[in-house]
Amino acid sequence: MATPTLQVALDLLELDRAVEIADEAVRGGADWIEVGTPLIKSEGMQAVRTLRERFPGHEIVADMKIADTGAVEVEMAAKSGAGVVCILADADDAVIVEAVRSARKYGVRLMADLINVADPVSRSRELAALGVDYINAHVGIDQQMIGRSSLDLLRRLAGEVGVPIAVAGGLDAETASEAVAAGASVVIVGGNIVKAADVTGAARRVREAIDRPEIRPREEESRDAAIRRLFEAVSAPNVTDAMHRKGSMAGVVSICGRVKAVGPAVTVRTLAGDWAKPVEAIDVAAPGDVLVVRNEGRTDVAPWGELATHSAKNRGVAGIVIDGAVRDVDDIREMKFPVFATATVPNAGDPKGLGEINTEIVCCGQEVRPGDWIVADESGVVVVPRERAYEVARRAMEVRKNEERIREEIRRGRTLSEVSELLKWEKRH
Ligand SMILES: O=C([C@H](O)CO)[C@H](O)[C@H](O)COP(=O)(O)O
Repeated sequence: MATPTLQVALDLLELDRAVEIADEAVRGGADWIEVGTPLIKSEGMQAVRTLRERFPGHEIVADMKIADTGAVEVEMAAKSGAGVVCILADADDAVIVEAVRSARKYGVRLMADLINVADPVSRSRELAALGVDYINAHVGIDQQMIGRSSLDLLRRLAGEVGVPIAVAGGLDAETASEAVAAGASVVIVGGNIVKAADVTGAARRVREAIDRPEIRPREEESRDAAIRRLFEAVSAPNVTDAMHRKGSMAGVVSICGRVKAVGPAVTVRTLAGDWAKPVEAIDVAAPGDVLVVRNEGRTDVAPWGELATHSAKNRGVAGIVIDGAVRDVDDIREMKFPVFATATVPNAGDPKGLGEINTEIVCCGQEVRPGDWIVADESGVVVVPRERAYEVARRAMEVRKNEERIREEIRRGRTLSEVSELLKWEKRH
């Protein structure tokens, strides 16, 4: 079998950054350079021309995701210097046929992208019969965030299609290796190379994995375990960024400085600092849960203190968030237990049993339901609706990865405004 091709997908908005990153990826072993769809939308065919000029020895792939006017769009990309042009597999056959004619006329190859195709095996056969050169088993970035896997799609196609198969969608060194073992001829990697601080190193790791493919037994991970692993690896700001800046509680701070709490919420509503329900909630909580307490927003009386903290810690509770005050701050700090509150005050309320456990509450301006995920660190507390927890955790990890490359470019001397091209991307009114 021929050595599989490594295609780096430049899913960026700025051409200068794309050229720099392409250069680093090529040094790490990338063969083909994909002008990603976001780059094409941002910079047009100029991106294809520039990369063609700058990398004369490498194939340039134009990820046009063609849906209509197949001939014209293939012609544009071909004349700009692309050697491979991408079309949507679910485009009408009329579009595919025209694109194939144009590709033959201009001497380029067509790659059909299976994103969102209902019956990928039969559609791939049809596309091969129509003259498409490559089938791309692609799971798009938004689809990845809800748990779809490009490797699953690839495995459905292996041995079923008469043309070479490319694969794309969230691949890294480990999954690239599995992709080759499953029959991929072209391995397409975007974020896990182009968002890395060390692009050359990331590309090299994928290159080595492709050249020496192996399948390592993978440990099954439950959804909840994946959510926890991802939230533990990101910050509360990463999480709110992933939610379009939503979800942050207002006015609540960490009492113990640099601590972090991640877990599903056990909610508590109490009144007048009554500490019965918050303390009973410790027994209701499972290890790893976070208690979220609303004390009517009152800061003159504390429903939580040192003994409750001690008990929660013993029980394995991951932390507590209080819309209200806490006391015994010195003892709590010694325990380094994640306590987040809006105030501190010495006096407690009385344990009369007012309030309720595990009902919907509003805490520091955010609605919290039992089981919603809480991510709290020194920057504050974010609530993630339980039904979106996996998706938001995946997106927060992408935010974190994206910042790695931006941080590296600032380290090299650019300003944040330059890296983000802020002036160009200001909203026009
Ligand atoms: O085609 C892509 C996507 O639709 C955005 O245009 C990506 O290039 C492709 O998914 C590869 O990128 P990663 O999934 O980040 O590896």
